[in-house]
Amino acid sequence: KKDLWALDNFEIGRPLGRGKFGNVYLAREKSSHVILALKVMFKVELSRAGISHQVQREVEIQTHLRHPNVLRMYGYFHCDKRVYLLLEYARHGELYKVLRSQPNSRFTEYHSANYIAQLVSALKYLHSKKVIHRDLKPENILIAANGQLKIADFGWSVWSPNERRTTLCGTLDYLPPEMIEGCKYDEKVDIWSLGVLCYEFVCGKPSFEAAKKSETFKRIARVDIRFPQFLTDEVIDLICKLQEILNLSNIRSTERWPERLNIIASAKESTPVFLQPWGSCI
Ligand SMILES: CC[C@@H](NC(=O)c1cc2[nH]nc(NC(=O)c3ccc(N4CCN(C)CC4)cc3)c2s1)c1ccccc1
Repeated sequence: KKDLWALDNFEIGRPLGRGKFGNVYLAREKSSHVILALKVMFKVELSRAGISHQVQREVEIQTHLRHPNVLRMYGYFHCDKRVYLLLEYARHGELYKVLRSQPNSRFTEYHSANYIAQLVSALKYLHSKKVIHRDLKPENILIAANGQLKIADFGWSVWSPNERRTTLCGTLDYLPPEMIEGCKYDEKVDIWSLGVLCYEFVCGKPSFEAAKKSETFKRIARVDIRFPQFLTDEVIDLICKLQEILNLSNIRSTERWPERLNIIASAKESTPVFLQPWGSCI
């Protein structure tokens, strides 16, 4: 395990992804020929946006995580202008592009069940380490060999419990009420996002999508979720249970937590939730 890496240890390939604060390139380590992804960020942009502490936390968290559905970070190095993160290469790219390329931009329930099960496994691991991802969305999930999902981009992750200090940017779609209302929250925010992801896998759009941010905000706060008729009762039941976890604020106690995860694991056998005529869950 080498501690001090430098740019000339690597041959840089094509750009893999472009983000607000940096780009990711295909790279190969010269002596071992290991293929990886090199994420390059400019220090001045990070400090200008006041997120240098987030990158330090991203490195601190992700370098210590070891799980088949969490993208590995092998290490990092920096020079005067840039920070470089050495990341695992996921050869099938970004989940959201595969999702959008499906007919009606959605997966079958069978396909979705496999993906959700992998994400549950990753979240159980992260939460056992008291890590909250906080930014779970299709853009942050990659697909590696043999259809293995990898949760990536821990730039917004924190140690649980936590109170958000940095202003939110990007889509609100996947955030639970307590995060958009800016109060205390814990790892259950990731389970809320998982519910939105599950909805998006089987419906082709996130649960609370609206034309304007203010509309999305209202729909999230009211948990104003509606289900298309083509969904089975089982997947509706699972999504409702993923969203209700954060709604019944009385279950702050963590001992209910393992039971909740069992619900997710056994969603198939559960009794279908009784739907209101307009299709939302009670
Ligand atoms: C998750 C977002 C984050 N990304 C990473 O950290 C990323 C880490 C990481 N490891 N491997 C990746 N692989 C790819 O990005 C990739 C993309 C397309 C591919 N294909 C195109 C379609 N073709 C049919 C198959 C091959 C294959 C691999 C990425 S992205 C990020 C953050 C900031 C700035 C840019 C990117």
